[in-house]
Amino acid sequence: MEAKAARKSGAYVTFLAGDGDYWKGVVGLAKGLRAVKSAYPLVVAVLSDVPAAHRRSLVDQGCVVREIQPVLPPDGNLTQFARAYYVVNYSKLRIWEFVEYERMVYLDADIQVYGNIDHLFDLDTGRFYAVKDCFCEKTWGHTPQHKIGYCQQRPDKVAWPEKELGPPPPLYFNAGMFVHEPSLATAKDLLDRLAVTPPTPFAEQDFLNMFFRDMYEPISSAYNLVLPMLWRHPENVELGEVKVVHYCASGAKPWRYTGEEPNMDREEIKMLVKRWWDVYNDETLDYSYKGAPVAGDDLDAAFSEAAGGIKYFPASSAA
Ligand SMILES: O=c1ccn([C@@H]2O[C@H](COP(=O)(O)OP(=O)(O)O)[C@@H](O)[C@H]2O)c(=O)[nH]1
Ligand SMILES: OC[C@H]1O[C@H](O[C@@H]2[C@@H](O)[C@H](O)[C@@H](O)[C@H](O)[C@@H]2O)[C@H](O)[C@@H](O)[C@H]1O
Ligand SMILES: [Mn+2]
Repeated sequence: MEAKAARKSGAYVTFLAGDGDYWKGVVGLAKGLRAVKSAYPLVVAVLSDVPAAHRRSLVDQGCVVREIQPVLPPDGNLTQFARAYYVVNYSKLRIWEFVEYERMVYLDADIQVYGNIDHLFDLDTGRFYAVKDCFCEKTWGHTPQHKIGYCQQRPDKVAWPEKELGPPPPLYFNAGMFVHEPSLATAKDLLDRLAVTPPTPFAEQDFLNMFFRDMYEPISSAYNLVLPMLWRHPENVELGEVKVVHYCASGAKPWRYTGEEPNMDREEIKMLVKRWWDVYNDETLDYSYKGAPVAGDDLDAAFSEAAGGIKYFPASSAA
């Protein structure tokens, strides 16, 4: 199906922090979006600790690199996150300040797109679109739903005990992929609300679920296959229809995959990791492969901006 021309102001956006190897995820994502002929650019929100060499690799792949200020939760016991580094993920909230775009589709750097999803930019405005998460991994061990074996993916399997625990938890989305509308007013509301919200185990994902609870609109898991679904709810997965794969399970990051962690020896996982590498290594998907950069698309100028030459700190980010 021919990709439709891009709306004047839509973009995919991802987030990159630190000097580790997540930049490879961003390069893979940039090439994957090219492989499915997406009509939209990929913006990368980077923290200041992302090295120049990594930023250069992203610019060389046609990414628009924007440096952002970090966002930290209010002082609290910062060690209580499901994974220690989750505290860095609060900085994802800066993407609401990218108001040069009227619509953005956020994708984690450990996500790959295998089918064109540009039509998400045309969804009705005023709703927050994302895919329901799964509560079955042990990272959810701290929650009542995990303790009783309840999961929103299969609410019929273990019924929620309303009498003992009151109403079931509201629908909860995975924050590795979502469709949003940048707005300085929303960005300010997010930061103001965060300032009075104690940190929780799933960091900004918990916070976004609280903030957008009344606007949340679940969309098909084809747009964000959270890998644990393969062994927790295989009946809910039609792999042939999956457009977006989220390599979020422990040991699933393709660029550091060893196959040793639990479930990582599954045939589907091996196939999806190979598929990620096939895109990453495909030179015909390199931005430069199309010959010289598009006229006026000066890589050096773009790089000097990406390297912090032009900092992206709109007035609202005084917080
Ligand atoms: O050291 C890090 C950790 C996280 N991230 C970014 O934060 C996102 C969320 O972290 P991760 O995907 O590891 O969380 P998971 O989805 O596995 O819970 C990543 O995809 C990256 O975009 C990053 O850039 N550097
Ligand atoms: O900072 C919190 C993170 O929480 C989410 O990851 C979790 C969640 O998906 C669990 O359900 C899985 O069990 C777990 O493996 C996975 O790490 C988002 O993917 C990520 O972008 C980020 O928001
Ligand atoms: Mn992720």
